[in-house]
Amino acid sequence: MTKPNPSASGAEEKRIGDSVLREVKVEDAVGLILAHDLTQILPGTFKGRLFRKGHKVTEEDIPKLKDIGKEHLYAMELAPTDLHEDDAALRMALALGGQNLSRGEPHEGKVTLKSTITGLASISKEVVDRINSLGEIALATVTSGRVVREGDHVAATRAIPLIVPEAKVAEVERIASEYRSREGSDPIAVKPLRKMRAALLSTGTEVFSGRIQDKFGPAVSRKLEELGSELAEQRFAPDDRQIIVNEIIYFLNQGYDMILVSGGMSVDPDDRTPGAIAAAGADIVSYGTPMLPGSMLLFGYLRGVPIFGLPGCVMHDPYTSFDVLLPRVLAGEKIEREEIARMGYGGLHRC
Ligand SMILES: Nc1nc2c(c(=O)[nH]1)N[C@H]1C(S)=C(S)[C@@H](COP(=O)(O)OP(=O)(O)OC[C@H]3O[C@@H](n4cnc5c(N)ncnc54)[C@H](O)[C@@H]3O)O[C@H]1N2
Ligand code: MOO
Repeated sequence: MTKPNPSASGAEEKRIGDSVLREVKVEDAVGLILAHDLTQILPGTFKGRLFRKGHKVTEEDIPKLKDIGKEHLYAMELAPTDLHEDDAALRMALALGGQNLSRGEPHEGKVTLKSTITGLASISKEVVDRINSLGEIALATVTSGRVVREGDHVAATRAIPLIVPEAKVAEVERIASEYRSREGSDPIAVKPLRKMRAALLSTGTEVFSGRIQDKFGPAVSRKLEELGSELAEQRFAPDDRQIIVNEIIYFLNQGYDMILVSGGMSVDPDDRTPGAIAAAGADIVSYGTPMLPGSMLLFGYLRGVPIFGLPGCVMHDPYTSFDVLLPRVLAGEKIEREEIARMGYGGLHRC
C-alpha cells in the first residue's frame, strides 16, 4: 500500500490512499511544520516528546533531530478521507470513553483515559476485541472488574500508522454507539462504589472464648475502608449453628447493607458457617469459588442483602476471592453463579 516513489525533487514520497508523505532531509527542513510528535528515549531517564506536532523547525533543531536519529522528516498532505494519528486516537477516545473518565490530550498518536474516582473498571471485552481486529488502530485497556483509583490509566487508544483511513475510525464510532444503544452503558467506564455499612460475625470458639485474639475484624475493616465503606458492627459466636443463625438474623434486622461471616468455612466438624447461612434462609449463589486464595468462600443473598462466608485466608491474604467480589457488590452488580464460575481462569494467585 505504501510504496516509496521518488518525487520530482528526488526525495522519497509515500502515498497512502490519497494522502502524501514527502521526505525532507533535516538540513533542508528549516521552516517545515512538523507533521507529528517526535519522541526521544534516554533509557532510565526520559521517554517523551522532544518536538511537538506543529512545531516549526529552526536551524538550532537540526543537531537535536540528528541526535534522536532523524535524517529525514515528513511533509504531510492529508487527504479528506484520511486522519492524522492524533485525530484518529482522539476520535476513538471520544467514542469509547464514558462515566468517570478524563481524557488526556493526544500525544504521539495516543490518547489516554484515566479514572477520576476510586471505582470499578467496567469494560466491554467484546468491543475491545472487535476494535482491535479492525487493524491500523489499537485499543489497550485494564481488565474489567478491576478496582482503579483516581488518576489510574484505564484505557489508551492509538493509531498505528501516521495516517489512518477515516472509515476505520468511523467503524469504531459505529461499534461504540451500537453497544450503547444495546446495553444502555458506555463501552469503557468506571462505576462508582457505594458506601456500605457492613456487619461481621466472627465465628470460632477459640476466638469467642478469648483463647486467641481476633484478627478478622481489623483485616476486613481495612479492606472495606480502602473502598470507602465501613465495618459498622462486629459480633462473635462459638461454633454453634443455631447461635450463628440467630446472629445473622440479628444483623439482617439491623438493616446492614452487607453481612459477613468469618471462619468455619472448611471441612472440619466444627465448621458450621455454610450450614448456618443456608439455615438463616439465604439463597446461596455459590459455596466454593474457583480462585486461590479464597476457594472456600460462600456468596449469597439473604432477602436481597449480600452475604459472604469468609474463609480464613481473607484475614491474612491481601488479594482473595473476597477482594474480587467485594468491589463488584459495592458497584451495585448482581453477582451470578456464571460470573463466579469464570473466576477460575486467571484465578490462581497463591496458596
Ligand atoms: N482438608 C482440608 N483442609 C482445608 C481445606 C479443605 O478444603 N480441606 N480448605 C482450606 C482452606 S482453603 C482454608 S481458607 C482453611 C480455613 O478455612 P476456615 O474458614 O474453615 O477457617 P477456620 O478453620 O475457622 O480457621 C482457620 C485458622 O484461622 C484462625 N482464625 C479463624 N478466625 C479467626 C479470627 N477471627 N481471628 C484470628 N484467627 C482466626 C483459626 O483459629 C485457625 O487457626 O482451611 C483449609 N484447610
Ligand atoms: O478459601 Mo482458602 O481461602 O482458598 O485459602
